Amino acid sequence: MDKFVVRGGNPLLGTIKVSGAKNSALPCMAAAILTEDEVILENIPQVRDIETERKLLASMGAEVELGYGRAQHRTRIRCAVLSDPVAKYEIVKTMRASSLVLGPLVARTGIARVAMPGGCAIGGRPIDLHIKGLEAMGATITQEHGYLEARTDRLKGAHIVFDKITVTGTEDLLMAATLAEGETVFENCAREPEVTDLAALLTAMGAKIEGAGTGTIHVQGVSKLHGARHRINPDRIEAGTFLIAGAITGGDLNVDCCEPKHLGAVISKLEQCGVKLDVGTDNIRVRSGDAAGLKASDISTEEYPGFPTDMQAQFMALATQAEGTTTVTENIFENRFMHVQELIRMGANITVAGRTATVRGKTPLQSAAVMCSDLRASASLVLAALVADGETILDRVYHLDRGYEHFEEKLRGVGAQIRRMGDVFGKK
Ligand SMILES: CC(=O)N[C@H]1[C@@H](OP(=O)(O)OP(=O)(O)OC[C@H]2O[C@@H](n3ccc(=O)[nH]c3=O)[C@H](O)[C@@H]2O)O[C@H](CO)[C@@H](O)[C@@H]1O
Ligand SMILES: C=C(OP(=O)(O)O)C(=O)O
Repeated sequence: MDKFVVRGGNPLLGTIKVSGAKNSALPCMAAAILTEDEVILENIPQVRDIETERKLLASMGAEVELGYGRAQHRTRIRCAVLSDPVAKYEIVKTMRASSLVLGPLVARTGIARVAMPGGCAIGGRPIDLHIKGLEAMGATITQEHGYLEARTDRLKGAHIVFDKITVTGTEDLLMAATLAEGETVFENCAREPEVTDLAALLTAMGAKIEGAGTGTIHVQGVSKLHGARHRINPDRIEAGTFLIAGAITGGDLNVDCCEPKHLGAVISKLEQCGVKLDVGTDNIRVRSGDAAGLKASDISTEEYPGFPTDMQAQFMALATQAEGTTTVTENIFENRFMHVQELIRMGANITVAGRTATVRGKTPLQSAAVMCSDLRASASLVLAALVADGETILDRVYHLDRGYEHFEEKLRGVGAQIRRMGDVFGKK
């Protein structure tokens, strides 16, 4: 099992490039199920979840080529025949986003069997809203031996009000609605840029969608979709993680190839913490110069455009280095504080009561052996290790490999002392 060894103390200097967003790429790959034609996606990140999705689609009979010719970040998918419309547990268990194939599969083939995703480190993560929505569109759903089976002759348009805002729930049902008969109106939708990115691909495939990126989406179903080519948005969470890496190390870092418009809440919070940012059209320069100037500022996670839950753990690492008391309230997932105990092992002063963590700073961090528990918790521990005194060893970095492309190589390129020990990702 791979580990990272990180020696703290270096300010990060130079330019670091942001990859495509895994959370856009995953639904866009699933959208290829909706057509017999070829879908070409550009700016696909080379991360483990994308390889898992490739396996998932291939196991159903799709032809999927990840990176071809010299275009390492391009993917070609053709779902001409879906001989086995089943998402098997062996694949689903390693990636929560597998539930994204449920809607497109039942819409295209009239039948889908998808293994129920289990709970994960950050919370229970039910998919009841996906099921409820598909039932409202006329699908019959049964559950047996850990699998959901959805069947329909053809989905029908419906009026669906989400009880709770759900990102992949909005994406899953949006895909299903594109091939349904008649109009579907969704209310209380997720407004995340990843939903808008997916809607742009679906529109390029011939879908009739209005309102993506707002709380209400209208879809006029069509009988067939065609192939398309689409470029995936930059990863706003990777970009935010690098901004914090620059700020926490007192560096001068140009975070390039990002979309600052998607980072409003993160930018404004970092500025409230005293971080100096120069925001360009597709880059942000973080110029802290002196990490000693960081001040505490509270965060509370919310759906987009609020402060993202996927940046909470990384922000907590920064809060350990800010002067004063920071409260961090996690409103989206019930158990997303797994990084706290590990940060405490490194010398942080953090207490947790219910959904709120209180961080008292600034505390010097020391190296330790720590354990990654989920994707963003892993990033938080790397950030802490970059300013810790001595050599930190992070175990279970396979969590991080799910969603960050060549993380250690990118950080090394701007002066971090970080190396991987164990089997090299992708060569096992
Ligand atoms: C692949 C992907 O895009 N993952 C992102 C997506 O996850 P994901 O789409 O799984 O997260 P959701 O937006 O669905 O979850 C939000 C909340 O709704 C609850 N819920 C969700 C669905 C449902 O059927 N029933 C239900 O109760 C969840 O338990 C959670 O408390 O959005 C999250 C919230 O921004 C991010 O942290 C994840 O990185
Ligand atoms: C929680 C995340 O991903 P997933 O929904 O795939 O678990 C994430 O990207 O931070």
